[in-house]
Amino acid sequence: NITAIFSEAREFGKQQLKEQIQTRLDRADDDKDETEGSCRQAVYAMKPQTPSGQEDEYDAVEQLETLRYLLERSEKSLSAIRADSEINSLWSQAFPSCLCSVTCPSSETQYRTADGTCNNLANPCWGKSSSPQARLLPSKYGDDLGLGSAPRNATSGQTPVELPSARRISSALFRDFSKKDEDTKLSFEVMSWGQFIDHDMVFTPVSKGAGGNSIACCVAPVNSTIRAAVTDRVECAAIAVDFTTDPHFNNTECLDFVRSAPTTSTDSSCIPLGREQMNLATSFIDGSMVYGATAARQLSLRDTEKNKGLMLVSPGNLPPPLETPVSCRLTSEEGNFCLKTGDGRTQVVPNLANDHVLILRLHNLFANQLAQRTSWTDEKLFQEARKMTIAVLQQITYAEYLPLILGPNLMNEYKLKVWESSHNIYNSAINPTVFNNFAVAAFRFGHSQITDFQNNLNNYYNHTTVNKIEDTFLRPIFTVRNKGEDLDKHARWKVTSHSGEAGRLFPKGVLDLLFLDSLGHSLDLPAINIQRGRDHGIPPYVEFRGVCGLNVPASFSDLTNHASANRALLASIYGDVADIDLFAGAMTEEYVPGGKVGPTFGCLLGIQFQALKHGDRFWFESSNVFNTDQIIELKKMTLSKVMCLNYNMCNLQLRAFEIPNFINNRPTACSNMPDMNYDVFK
Ligand code: HEM
Ligand SMILES: [Ca+2]
Repeated sequence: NITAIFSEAREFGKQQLKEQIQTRLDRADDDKDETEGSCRQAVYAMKPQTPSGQEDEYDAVEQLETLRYLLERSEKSLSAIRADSEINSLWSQAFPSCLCSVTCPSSETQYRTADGTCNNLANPCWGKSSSPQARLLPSKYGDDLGLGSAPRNATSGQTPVELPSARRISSALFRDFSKKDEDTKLSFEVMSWGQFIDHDMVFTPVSKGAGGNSIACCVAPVNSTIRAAVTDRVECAAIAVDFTTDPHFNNTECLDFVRSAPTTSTDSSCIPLGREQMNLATSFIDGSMVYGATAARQLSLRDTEKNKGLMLVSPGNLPPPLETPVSCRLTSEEGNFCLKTGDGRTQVVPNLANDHVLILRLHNLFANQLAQRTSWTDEKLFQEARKMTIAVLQQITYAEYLPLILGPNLMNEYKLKVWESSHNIYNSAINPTVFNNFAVAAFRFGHSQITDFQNNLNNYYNHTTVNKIEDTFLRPIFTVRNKGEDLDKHARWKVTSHSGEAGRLFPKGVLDLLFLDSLGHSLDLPAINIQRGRDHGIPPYVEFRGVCGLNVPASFSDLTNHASANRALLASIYGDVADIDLFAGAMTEEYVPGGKVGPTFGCLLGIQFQALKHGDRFWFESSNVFNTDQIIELKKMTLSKVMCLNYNMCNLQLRAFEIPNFINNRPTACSNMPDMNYDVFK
């Protein structure tokens, strides 16, 4: 009797959720943000941006547990359950919020919403913030039912064994500081911009403890200083460390890792397929990391009093201070404060905060220019300046950044080139929602471009202040001191120094020393990337080769996009080619021609950036967004010009993503770079 089983399942789901909430309450003391090692979560897993953040998570827990019970008791398969009309109707009564309930205004809106809704008028939730990430391939988790209660954790062969630890893989594959090199051509700003626009497209929240605090997954037992994994918390998937052989960590068995908060995604059946992950950002490149991804956040960032369409600033033209600062690393220097922007991760490293300030200032520059020329309302000025700023973000990303990463062939293949295409770019059949594989693996390729430093170059371009990256993590003082006086110097350093060489090797600053705290605890970023892929149930590398139309290797010798040394390394780590994690397999491929990623990530990035362009009704080149005269003016806003306008640079090369040289990327006076004619925007 299905009705009876369903009501048992429903009770079971409620009970499981209750227990999970109770555990979080019981462990509240372990989870205080001030506790050692919890810094990472305190900032990276920002307290829910929306009040509903935690409710969505709880709803998903309840749904997944209900489904688990149904699967176990009804002896039906998931597809049979999903096709069962009786269960379907019981399900939608029990969980009514399963479908997109947004209704859009009847007349076509002129401006983007803050949360991305109604970009696609037929599918108003496509690309919106606080919705599930999309899947290119079905999930592959470690639990028997495949619903995601355990991360992918076992090999695929006849007799599965545990996959190698993410830290072990990282040490064996990504670590060789003696060989780690700089990119000969690309400037550090390439890395920085990648991080900045990543935060425009995706922010995956992790589960949180009671009161929104971070969950501690590594704790030293009584009578020991060696931290070990907490085993009885479902939110944890700590990374195992063998401290007897680890090249760096000699006093812990455990690197903290909280699982991404579960959510569920549904089609017309309403019954989920399994655990999914949330995106708190809007998928579109729409400056949500600057403007906020909800209407409330956006409003709280605006200065509506001056009637000029401005964003709020604090002295020095910096973002305003965050009301609830992240205290765990905020040192007590006078004038220190955390920056409030559209995204919670702004203070992670100085290079990121630097780009945030740049674009915030650009918005205010545009707003002031428009205010001088028109008698528009604050609202209209804000929206028009925002629209122009977003156009600049899209243009810099597609015209300047992506060609250096993907090379000319993929730019063509995925129709990513700007200024050449027709006006019919928008295709309402394309769903722009960010793919899980993109967020958790493909676009993290940029982590290999990080370097060990976050330096400043003085006004005369002749003296560099050296800051080791591990001293700057989560330390806004590097950005805000003396009203932001170092911003210009940091920007100069970013465009004149080299980024790391993309590929297999990572710098010590993030491989051993990520978020180093005063107790000496730190994390490993590429290991986290691998673990996060498993947490999200991302299928192995070889399966993505398949969707990309590349050869699907059946043995290590089939890894034709790998150099033989990398092939041998992978074979020494993984027993079977089918087990290789997506991040590990794709990061070690040889570059596509003219690019900085291999064919697998090239394809996954190509698919995503194509969807973000052709699935965006407000794409800056589309008809009805800007007219031809306006596009001609916007085209002048190269990253170099934007930096000139907002930082004191004097002169810099025309292509900021490439190291200056005197042959074809000469340092040029800012005044020699054409400025926009704002009159055409009246
Ligand atoms: C110094 C620079 C950077 C630092 C310290 C940093 C650090 C981090 C950390 C700690 C995470 C969260 C990891 C997790 O818990 O799963 C993360 C996520 C991510 N990073 Fe970076 N990162 C940097 C630069 C970059 C760059 C250059 C790119 C791309 C070009 C990038 C792309 C991403 C992406 C796509 C995510 C996933 C975001 C999400 O789903 O919420 N990062 N990064
Ligand atoms: Ca966005």
